[in-house]
Amino acid sequence: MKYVIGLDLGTTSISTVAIEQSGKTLAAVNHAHEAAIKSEDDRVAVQSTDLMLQVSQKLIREIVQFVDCSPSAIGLTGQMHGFVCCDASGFAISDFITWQDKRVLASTDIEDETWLSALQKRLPENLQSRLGCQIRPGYALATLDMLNRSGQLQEKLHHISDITDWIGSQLTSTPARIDPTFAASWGVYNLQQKSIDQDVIRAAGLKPKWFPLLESNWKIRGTTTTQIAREWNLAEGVPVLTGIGDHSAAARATIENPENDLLMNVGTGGQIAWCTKDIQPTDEIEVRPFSENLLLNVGAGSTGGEAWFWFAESVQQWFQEMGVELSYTEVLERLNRLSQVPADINNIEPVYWEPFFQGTRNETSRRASISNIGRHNFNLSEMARGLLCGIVDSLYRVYKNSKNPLTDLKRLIVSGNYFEHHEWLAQYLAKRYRIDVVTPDFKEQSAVGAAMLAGREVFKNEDLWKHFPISYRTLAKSSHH
Ligand SMILES: Nc1ncnc2c1ncn2[C@@H]1O[C@H](COP(=O)(O)OP(=O)(O)O)[C@@H](O)[C@H]1O
Ligand SMILES: O=C(CO)[C@@H](O)[C@H](O)COP(=O)(O)O
Repeated sequence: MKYVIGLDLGTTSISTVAIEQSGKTLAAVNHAHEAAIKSEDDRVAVQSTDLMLQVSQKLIREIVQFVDCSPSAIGLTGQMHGFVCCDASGFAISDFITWQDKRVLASTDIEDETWLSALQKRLPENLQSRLGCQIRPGYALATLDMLNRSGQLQEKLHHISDITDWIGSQLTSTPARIDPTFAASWGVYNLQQKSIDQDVIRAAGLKPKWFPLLESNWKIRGTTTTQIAREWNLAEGVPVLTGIGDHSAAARATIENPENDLLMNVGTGGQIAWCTKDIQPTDEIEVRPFSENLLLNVGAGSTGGEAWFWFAESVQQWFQEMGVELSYTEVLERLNRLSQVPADINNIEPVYWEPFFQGTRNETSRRASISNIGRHNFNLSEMARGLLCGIVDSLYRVYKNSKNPLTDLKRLIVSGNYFEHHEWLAQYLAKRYRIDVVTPDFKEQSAVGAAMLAGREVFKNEDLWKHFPISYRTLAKSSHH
């Protein structure tokens, strides 16, 4: 049997999918990796590269054992913006510094200056139009600059790698690579010239040699080594592709009609995205590379599924303060059930949340607010429901407020594990925004996107892999028809 694997190194979990040459999904597995390393400094967000590697190995071993033969290729995807510092042999000399790291917002020795504001002053004025985005907290360019200027980089730093590149280099023992989607998320990809923007890197005061070679078209970056083959239950010489950013992978796997499809993806983070031909970034919307002819407009960095976990943790703490010990899982599952009670069942007014409790990328000091509290809706089910709706509302609002919405919007595609756990939100979205809501008929959309790239490369002669068919499940119909 011939099949490909997609491996997704997410912020919370790692997923793998196995797709047969015929297009059939053989398996899809998702595991929390628990790689986050606790720090006293709230701004630090780092993960253990060892744990990422171990959980990936475990999942791949499991999937290969399940299918009972080695795959024809492995495609990689994962969380964007972050990086690992590596020495010349590709060995990790730092933890994986993630997109959620906010150390660049700390003050320098100069009054009213943060590492980020100092960097922003040094960068070219037309930055947003050349990169499609501004440099935000968590973007590699900013974090690396902060580490450099605060003397935290090691002498032996040779290059930085995104998380898929680091895993890819471990599997194949090959030099570092980066694709356009990761390079864009680092804040170093020039959209107009389709190349790494060396001027931006120099203006920041960083060394261009620290950045990997750009691989524009997700080719095979190397093949599995003898040692990896033995340890990971793989054959020797399995092709491994250059990685693609998780949001871009999900978009490639789920957008079928670029003129009609609006995509809302919610995992740890959340994004609203649609295709466009022109580069018109705003403070709320980034323009990211997508395909040969199209770009992706993306509203990201305001809120996401993480807010739900935060709420469950808070509720658990309230009970603790009242002397009641409940496990986190118990609280989470209870809240999941409570939130599903329809808001209008007793004509109860909804609670409105603006779930920006951690600030947004754009407005880092913004905070959350809850409004419309009356006598009858100040209870946990309405709070929970209001938060879940608030997360999707704030993403949809970015689209609604954009200057270049789709002229022929036909449906909203929802994807990501958030919707797996709160499928009723589709009814809410359909009613509120008068739009049909569909979801792809497969789980782990980012991993599938990576597997599609792998299949395209190794099953070259098969039409199926040139235009991988996407099937959808209708979750809710607009009442507008
Ligand atoms: N047991 C659960 N109950 C409710 N929501 C969950 C549960 N597990 C995951 N989620 C939702 O899914 C999100 C994580 O999605 P996932 O796709 O795994 O993220 P990532 O790709 O960033 O690792 C969480 O932030 C949460 O909103
Ligand atoms: O959103 C997630 C995971 O859910 C991250 O892994 C993303 O990679 C962060 O990127 P954007 O929110 O900027 O798309």
